[in-house]
Amino acid sequence: MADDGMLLNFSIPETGFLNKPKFKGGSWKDRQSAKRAAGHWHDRATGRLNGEKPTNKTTSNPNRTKLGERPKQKSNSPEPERPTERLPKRPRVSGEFKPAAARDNTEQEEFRPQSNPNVTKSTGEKSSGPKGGKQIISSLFSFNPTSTTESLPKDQSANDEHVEPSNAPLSSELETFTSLGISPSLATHLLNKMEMKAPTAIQKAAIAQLVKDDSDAFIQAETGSGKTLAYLLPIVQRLIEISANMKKRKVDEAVQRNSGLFAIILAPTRELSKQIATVLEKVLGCAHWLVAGTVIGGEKKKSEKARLRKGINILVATPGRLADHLEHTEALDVSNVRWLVLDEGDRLMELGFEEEIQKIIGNLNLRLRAKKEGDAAIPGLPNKRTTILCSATMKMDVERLGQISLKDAVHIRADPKDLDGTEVAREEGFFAPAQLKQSYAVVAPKLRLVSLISFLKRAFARKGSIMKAIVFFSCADSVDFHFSILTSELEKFFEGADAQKPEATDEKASDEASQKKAKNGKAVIESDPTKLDVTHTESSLLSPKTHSVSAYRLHGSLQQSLRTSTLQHFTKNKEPALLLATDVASRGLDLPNVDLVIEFDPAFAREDHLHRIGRTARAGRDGRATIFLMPGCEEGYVDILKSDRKDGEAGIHIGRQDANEILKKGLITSGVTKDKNAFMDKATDLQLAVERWALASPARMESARRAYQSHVRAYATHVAAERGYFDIKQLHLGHLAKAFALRERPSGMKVPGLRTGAGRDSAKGATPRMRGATKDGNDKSGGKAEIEQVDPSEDAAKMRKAVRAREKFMRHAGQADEFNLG
Ligand SMILES: Nc1ncnc2c1ncn2[C@@H]1O[C@H](COP(=O)(O)OP(=O)(O)OP(=O)(O)O)[C@@H](O)[C@H]1O
Repeated sequence: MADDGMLLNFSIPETGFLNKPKFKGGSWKDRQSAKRAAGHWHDRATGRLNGEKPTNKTTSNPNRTKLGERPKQKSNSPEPERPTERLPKRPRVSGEFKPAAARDNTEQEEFRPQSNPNVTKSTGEKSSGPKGGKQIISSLFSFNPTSTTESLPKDQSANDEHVEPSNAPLSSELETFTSLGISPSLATHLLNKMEMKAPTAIQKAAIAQLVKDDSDAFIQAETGSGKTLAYLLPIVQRLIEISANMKKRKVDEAVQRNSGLFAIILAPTRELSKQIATVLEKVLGCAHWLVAGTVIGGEKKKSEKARLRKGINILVATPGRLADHLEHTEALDVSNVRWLVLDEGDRLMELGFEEEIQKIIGNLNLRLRAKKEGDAAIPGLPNKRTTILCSATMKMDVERLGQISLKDAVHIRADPKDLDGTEVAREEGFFAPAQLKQSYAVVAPKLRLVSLISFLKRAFARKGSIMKAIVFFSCADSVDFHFSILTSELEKFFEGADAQKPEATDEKASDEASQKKAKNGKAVIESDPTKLDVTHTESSLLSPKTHSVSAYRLHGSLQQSLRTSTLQHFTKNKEPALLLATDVASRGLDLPNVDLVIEFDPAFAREDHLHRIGRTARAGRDGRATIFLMPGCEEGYVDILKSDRKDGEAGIHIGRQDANEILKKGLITSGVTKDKNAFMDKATDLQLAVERWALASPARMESARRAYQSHVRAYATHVAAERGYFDIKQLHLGHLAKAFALRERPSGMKVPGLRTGAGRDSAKGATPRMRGATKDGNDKSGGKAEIEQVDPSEDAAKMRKAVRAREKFMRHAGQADEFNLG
């Protein structure tokens, strides 16, 4: 064609003619897949898939890191690649906050489809993301449920008036151990060696009664009020007197180890038995001729038998093991037993020890009668046996235990007059110590994890303000998962950190990578949630620059020896320390210097709640307790917390905190910031770092999924009376998954060893049942308990029945309130 001199006045665009078409009509999904297909061909045409630099503005900055931004797309990043298209927005809810970092194209819930997010295109390296092709990265601050208690007063625990402690030693000079009938030598020993000057109110009541009277007794008093010494001191005093009498009469030598077994103390767990034995040993420091011993299992029966043969005067035992010895150990002569103590009576019943206790009592009665008919008893030894039942709570099952063990028992409680008038209201029932400052935190499910970390960061920020804290979880898997986060090197997973690189997948390399020498010379061991042998290490996440904070974990799936050594280490640690635990740590344990208890998962029943918070504010010391509740029906539980006193709201102040305050206090550490919402960015960064940390390792992802599933199942098992507050049907499973660092749909989760749930529906009916659990909280198989889950398709009635069956099973199988799931 001849050149006619005409110039065409348009230029060819850089990207060629293949501009992305706009799609209209059809469903959202259709438009989305059409866009994706077009994007694919568009990318091919522009050479992007061949490694050429993208020219399109949308992809020029793929490194948003805050929510709604793209993280730096390093070539070996574990983050799955995301599509570049702007996704359709969900309608904004009026008044909803949009964090600065999220004010571009990806607020609220993003569904990010991609063909296989487990393999990043650039490197082909594996990440541990959800199978099934979808990641849900939702904004932390959008679509959260609103609180129903927002207008109530905030936490005023800091400026609360001083409240007189209700479980402290009595302050009047007239109140001494000797005035109650304790010998001067024992009283001096208590003062000099155990720093105990005066009795507590319950000790005053119990000692006065038990040193002079042989009636059976039921001792009931609040946590941390010194019940252990309330029954130990009178027994030791009586034995000292018998011994002194024998010496005086010169009939015989004083009491010694082979004079016979005079007292048995039964406790529900090995931990508690050991603790009682330790206190007893200390008391016996002034009566060294009396010998104490334990039979609690966990060691060879042969060594226990040998100890029994050598002679023990006061025996601390778990019911199962004692019943066994009574049957099989000839050397165990119980004909001189004149005191039987059943400590933590309600727990003994919950753990299903009724049968063993009946057997033991039957045996003791038989031998006592035989002895009476036979040769003369030790001079001064009472003719009848005194049985003492000891419990902080007065549940139906304690009454039942009373029926089988006590006869014409005296009910021993603290005299209200000794309690400085806090008191009349406390006369009945079971209450928390008056000086304990309680609060509740209303935290939406998505914000739970970041709020917990923030809360702990704040608590441990200043050395000395909180020395020791305990966080309670509903299940062992959740303890493991949170322990591994708190002890991880999370800083590597924040925006811009080098270590967004996926970690070496082979075990040795990853072990080497995670075991580094810290500056202070202490080994920092990033805990692998699947390895149960690491139970304490430094928490770099919680340790401020000025001091280090150690994290510990404790639950029933750990081996007994590990549980014991962990508790010992935590007890002896003089530096700030945090214990993550299930209810295995809630009863009777006397851990020194615990300033703070956090119930991250509320207890399954109010009594358990009181035992948990009773780990702090002991023997007159101060303490704080905070329970995490989710907005909605859970907030109604505050009324139950307040009913801690008879006069309800008027009598008890429970401060309120919300997630925003917790995040601000915990995450904004550098004074004043102009941006009111800076804490949201910080929280988002933290959340994303945890999600990346989890995604970088299959073991962590599995741990997250297990923790999530076990948590949901445990949630379904609150006692019937409180299920209205903890209603599994109201639980937002998707939001909750975020608090377990999960980016996948609950329905798609597959956890080895657990049957696949069907998301929300399955959770409704989730009814775990454990097999192989023993009364000591261990799993017979040595591993973790097996779980049976009710089919999601079962109807509600069937599910409820299954929940009831589980409760019954737990009562009998010895796991009344702990889930060692998965
Ligand atoms: N008279 C006393 N003076 C000072 N401290 C005491 C006194 N009696 C007990 N204590 C201390 O009080 C703490 C709590 O005692 P103990 O464990 O016996 O309480 P408890 O009532 O059994 O609690 P729980 O119901 O939680 O088992 C212990 O640390 C103990 O040493």
